[in-house]
Amino acid sequence: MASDEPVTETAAEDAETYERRHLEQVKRQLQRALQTIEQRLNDYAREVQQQKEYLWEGRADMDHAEKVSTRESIERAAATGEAVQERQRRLAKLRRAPYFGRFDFAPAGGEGQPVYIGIHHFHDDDSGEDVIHDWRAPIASLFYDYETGPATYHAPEGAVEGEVLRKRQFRIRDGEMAFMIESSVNVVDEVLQEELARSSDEGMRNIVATIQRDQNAIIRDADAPVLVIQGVAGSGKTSIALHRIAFLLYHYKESLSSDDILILSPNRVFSDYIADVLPELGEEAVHQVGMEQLAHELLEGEYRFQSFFEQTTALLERDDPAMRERVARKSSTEFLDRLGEYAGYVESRRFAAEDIWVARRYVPGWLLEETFRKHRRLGTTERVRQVTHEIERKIGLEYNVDLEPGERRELREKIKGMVQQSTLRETYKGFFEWLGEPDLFRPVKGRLEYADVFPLIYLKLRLEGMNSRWRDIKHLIVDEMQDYTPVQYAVLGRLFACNMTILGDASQAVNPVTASDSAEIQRALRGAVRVKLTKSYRSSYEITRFAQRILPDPELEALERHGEEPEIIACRNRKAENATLCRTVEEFLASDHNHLGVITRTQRQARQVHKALADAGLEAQLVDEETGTFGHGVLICSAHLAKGLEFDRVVVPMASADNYASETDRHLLYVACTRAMHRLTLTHTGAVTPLIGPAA
Ligand SMILES: Nc1ncnc2c1ncn2[C@@H]1O[C@H](COP(=O)(O)OP(=O)(O)OP(=O)(O)O)[C@@H](O)[C@H]1O
Repeated sequence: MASDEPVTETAAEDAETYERRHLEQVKRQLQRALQTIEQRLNDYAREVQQQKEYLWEGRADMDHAEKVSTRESIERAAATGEAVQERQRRLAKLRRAPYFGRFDFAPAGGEGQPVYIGIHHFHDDDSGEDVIHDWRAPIASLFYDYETGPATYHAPEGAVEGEVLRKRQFRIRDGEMAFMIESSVNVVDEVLQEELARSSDEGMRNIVATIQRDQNAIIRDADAPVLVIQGVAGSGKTSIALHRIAFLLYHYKESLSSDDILILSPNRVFSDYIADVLPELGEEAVHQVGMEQLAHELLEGEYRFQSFFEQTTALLERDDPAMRERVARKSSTEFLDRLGEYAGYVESRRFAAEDIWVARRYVPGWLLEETFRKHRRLGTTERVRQVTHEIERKIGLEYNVDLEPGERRELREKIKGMVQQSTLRETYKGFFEWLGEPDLFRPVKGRLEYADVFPLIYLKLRLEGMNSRWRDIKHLIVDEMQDYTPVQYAVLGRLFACNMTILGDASQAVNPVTASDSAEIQRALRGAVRVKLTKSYRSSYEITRFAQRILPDPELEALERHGEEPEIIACRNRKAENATLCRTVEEFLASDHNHLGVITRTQRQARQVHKALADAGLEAQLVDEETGTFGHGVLICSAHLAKGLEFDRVVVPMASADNYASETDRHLLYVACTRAMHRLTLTHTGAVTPLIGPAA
């Protein structure tokens, strides 16, 4: 029978023997805590049941107050029961993997104490010890930030200085220790290498055990109001943003809940891909919304418009220089500046103020104008009502008279008559006339081009203000920041007066016509702080080097995790190329990899590839704008929709000179190749694309 005495490390035994004994002890402690919880849950269930019976049986004799009080006590017991259940879930998870790291820290002048770090905190009531520390606790930052030697962490009471005496890392699965590493270096490479070499999961996984120092600094930055993260492909931007949410929810637990956080997500398949990270970290999932949905809501469903996906597809598949020019113009900072000027111009002419008489009292035009200006955040009807109300109050104060209902009506009509009425659409159309370029506005059969949607919303915000269900959001996350225009950032800045984490990679703009870089975003959002991540984790060294031949970035650091060289397979004709693709799929199906991505330049090509595989009897999921799940197996998608995703193996078909030719294509090819973790294959007929530069 195992002893319940605390285990202590003896000089005679080796570290691993000690850690195995310690693990068994922690598992016993967790088991006891779980039994206590089970007991408490049974007690709560019994209490709720008894109260319900009491209420039911005694309802005829109870007065109203007594019934209310009994119901309240049932609700209280049920709520406490739910909180206890949540704790039970956390402890059960800990029992499978209690911790992943340990370090011994000696505060200045004190003795070294072991600190174990896990995904959740665990306090053992029997021994009164903090057995496991949450990875987000202030002391846990030592694990990520320091090797052995002098170290400091920031507790709520101030900086704590001392020394890290030893550091160990563990992999514990299903309660068993798979390995332990005694390490003196910062989150040792070996464990990271192991993590990265694994096959992909059903969705994005948490990285708590191997967060790197530069990543940790971003995750724990609780002060920056707007943090703009520019990071190379696979540098962990999305992972970091999600871990940062988990950190902020922990750090500000009294004032921030998951309901206060919103992720602006590029598409539905990406939303699904990242959906499990926060629940894995013990937090509730947060709201996610796409730009189009946000636009629909803000325009109250009054306008029909093209989607971003349709715009990108049209830019890639149609040869229409005029459309390209329209989209490019509306994506420039200069366009935002001119739109801002125009909004000021419309606002200044919106109200033709004049002196008036009401109830034989004089009201000067300047007062009406000033009051009207003050309420620019309200819609027109509400604004007129508010101005009428304030002027009436001022008349009361100045002349000591109360207006009769008829006089009030007359005042309102006069004020309303001063407002230059036109619809939002007319006002927006007027902008292009004001610019002297009416051809820049081209709705098709009443449907707006996507490039017009956010400029229109910007005008609405400036001229009428807006009510949004998201107005109470306290933290906004914007992923794939390069895909949004300065106008979109201006809209976000006005709509969300809250902290933001914005992340992306200018090299991955699948639509360079509309791309923004971190400097432009910093200009559009006041108080923004920029940080950079240059180390790439996703792909093997060989794949990362290969992607650098397509789009070099002198700052990028490829991680030394080696794998097979990417293959470029020349095929005689399309039929032979399809046969090669089918062979690759079959090879993948026989491997222990979980995800194969076949990534094409356009959506039309994705459909062609899907058909070729279907004709060969091979099953694959074709991803389009509506796809809401990231399933496993073979996924076929365009580079646009592959952004943010990753696959064990990627095939890029049609990598020929005529298919990948332009600068836009260069970015698409780069996105496609950087989705691969372990293997990459390109196939082509005719000459291979010249966008792949020479090997270094
Ligand atoms: N510190 C880390 N430890 C383990 N894995 C990591 C770490 N950092 C990143 N990764 C892994 O690298 C991969 C890329 O991460 P992520 O998708 O967050 O990067 P990204 O910068 O958003 O990529 P992209 O812009 O190319 O879509 C993921 O598999 C992630 O788990």
